[in-house]
Amino acid sequence: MPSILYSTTCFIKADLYRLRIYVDNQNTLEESVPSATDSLDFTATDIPITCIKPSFTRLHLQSLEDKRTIRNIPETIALNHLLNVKQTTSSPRKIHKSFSQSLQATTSINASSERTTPSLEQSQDSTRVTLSSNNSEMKFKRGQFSFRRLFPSLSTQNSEAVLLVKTSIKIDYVDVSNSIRWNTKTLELELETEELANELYANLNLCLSTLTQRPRRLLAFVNPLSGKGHARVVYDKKVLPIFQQANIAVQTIYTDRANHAQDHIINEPLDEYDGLICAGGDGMFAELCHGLLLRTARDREINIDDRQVNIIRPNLRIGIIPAGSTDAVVFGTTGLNDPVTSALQIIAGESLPIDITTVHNESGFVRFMATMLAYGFFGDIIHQSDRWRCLGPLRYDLAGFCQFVRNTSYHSELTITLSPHDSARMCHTQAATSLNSVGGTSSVAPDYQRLINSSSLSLIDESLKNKSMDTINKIVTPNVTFCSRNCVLCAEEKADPEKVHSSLQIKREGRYTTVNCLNMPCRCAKSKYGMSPFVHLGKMTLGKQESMFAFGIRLGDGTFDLILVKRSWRTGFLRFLWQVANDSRTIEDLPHVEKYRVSEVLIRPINTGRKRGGNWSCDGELINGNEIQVRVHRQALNLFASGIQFAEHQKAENLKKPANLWFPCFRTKKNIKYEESNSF
Ligand SMILES: Nc1ncnc2c1ncn2[C@@H]1O[C@H](COP(=O)(O)OP(=O)(O)OP(=O)(O)O)[C@@H](O)[C@H]1O
Repeated sequence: MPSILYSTTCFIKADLYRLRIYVDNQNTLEESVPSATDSLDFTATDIPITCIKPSFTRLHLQSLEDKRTIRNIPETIALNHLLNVKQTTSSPRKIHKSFSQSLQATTSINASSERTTPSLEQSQDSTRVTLSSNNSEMKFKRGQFSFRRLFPSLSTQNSEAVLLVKTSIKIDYVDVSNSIRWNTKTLELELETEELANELYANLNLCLSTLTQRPRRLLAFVNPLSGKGHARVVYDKKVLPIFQQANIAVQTIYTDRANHAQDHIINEPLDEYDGLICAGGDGMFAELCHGLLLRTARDREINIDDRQVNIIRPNLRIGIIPAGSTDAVVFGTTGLNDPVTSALQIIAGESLPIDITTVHNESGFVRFMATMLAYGFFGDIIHQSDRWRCLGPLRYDLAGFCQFVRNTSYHSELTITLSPHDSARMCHTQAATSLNSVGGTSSVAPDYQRLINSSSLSLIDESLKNKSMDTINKIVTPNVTFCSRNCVLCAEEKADPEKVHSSLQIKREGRYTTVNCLNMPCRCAKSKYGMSPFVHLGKMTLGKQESMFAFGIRLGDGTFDLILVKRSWRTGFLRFLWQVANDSRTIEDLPHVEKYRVSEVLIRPINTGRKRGGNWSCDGELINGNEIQVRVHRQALNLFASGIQFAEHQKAENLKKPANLWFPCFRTKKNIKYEESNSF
């Protein structure tokens, strides 16, 4: 049962509404609304601050009109979606319309008009001079008000003079009716008296002051050259006004060189900020990510060159305003690359802790990786396209085509540390095999059996062999859940001690066209689901997170996906590319593709003869190394993002449209239209 903190009546576009502020004790946003009979005679009072639970407090609007007109008024607004509350004067026309049209009372207001002493005041939102009543006792009954009768001389002679009664409350809020693409909206509430308006204004501001997860001061870096060079316009015209609307102070730095943002974050004081923002693409995000993580490592005196280093999560969160050419991080964390949605998620203080991987070569630390590390095909594309910068974004398609025609593969050896979950699956698979040999029913996937035979198993938990077949069947069920908003899997994965097993190492060796480590699905306009749709980001609900950390449990997925594409004919590789572009959910079913969920991998190219090795790319940047070690760090970075609402996305029309392909010659008009819509 929701607890109602405050209740009053008001007019919205001339319709009478009951407005309630309530705490949703059941923590169910949509279903749980106050019953209509609970508090119609509720006395409005000041809300005790201790009763406000910021995450569960909502505004509820209930129409009290018999004939309900469709006004596009939201039924519920979550407190953390309120941007701003203003108390304003009602314009004479509005007052006249709303107050005269509704109820038909007949009492005259002449008596009260005599007691009123009008005075001149500066209007709150404009420079014009308005006339106000300083008599706070003055009350209007609906249908009794007549502006002309109250001030006959002023109303006719001076059309600019208005009666300043601050009975109007303007609420700017985040419209999440389309839960994928957020927007801002304004609601104007007219209250019957100035006293009631004052009270509502004070109570709403009190509620707003409890939103501690909301940032108040931000430092923003804008790369004016990002994408097609529109980042500055997008930031100045679309994003900055929203921050101003929400009373968030933003210090903006327009970068004038590469690494400007990273150097600033490492060297300048950041104590006064609640978060960092970048307007740009994945390269700008990488700068902020590196700046913040390296600074934290330096402050905590951590040796980042140590391959077994455990990085520490910085206190500040990072928000990304998408304005780049790929925007894979934003696609992976919000579901689309819309600057307004991202700005609103920053303002709402949404939190998404993500896994970050460290990349080391034989000499020490190389980079942090947030999205994808590639050896071979995709690294070669980055290498080639860097030489063709003059061709603009077309260079990626062209380099991709050339690389496809070359169909190069590289001999490599990989030492793979499987995730605890997959280690368990492997161990159980082996346990199941031994059970099968004495007459049990088989639940072993042939692929896993093949893998076991070709692997050097370093550790096998003996106790696992005693598990029942039921448990085994449950565990070997493939993990094919999208990581979405409030992902249960991310919250539970490590919390369940049953699943925290010793890690299992396996070795793979062969000729691979491409070796890819994916820390995020890497959705973008070119890939509908991303190369690895089911990789988890490390998200959990804030409430759960707090309680788990209180018990000292480190949560999150803490794994990434390793996708190996063995050497094949061009048609085989084209099939792989086609699935990456259109539907990669079953990509591991392709005969030459292997996919593992891992916590660490060591990739060692074996260069035989005079042949040159392949290129490495990490988050779109070229890196060097004779061997590369990639190791995941659970929830090492906190982003301002909500995670993807998969159910909503799947409903969305865009999902049904085919995604674009890697090569422009395969594009259809439909695909181009889909790309323009920008949602995944
Ligand atoms: N003023 C600047 N001049 C030149 N380079 C810059 C400047 N500011 C930032 N950079 C660098 O430009 C690189 C690319 O920027 P960014 O990622 O924002 O755009 P993009 O490459 O178009 O987008 P995406 O990475 O999503 O494809 C970054 O690695 C960053 O270090």
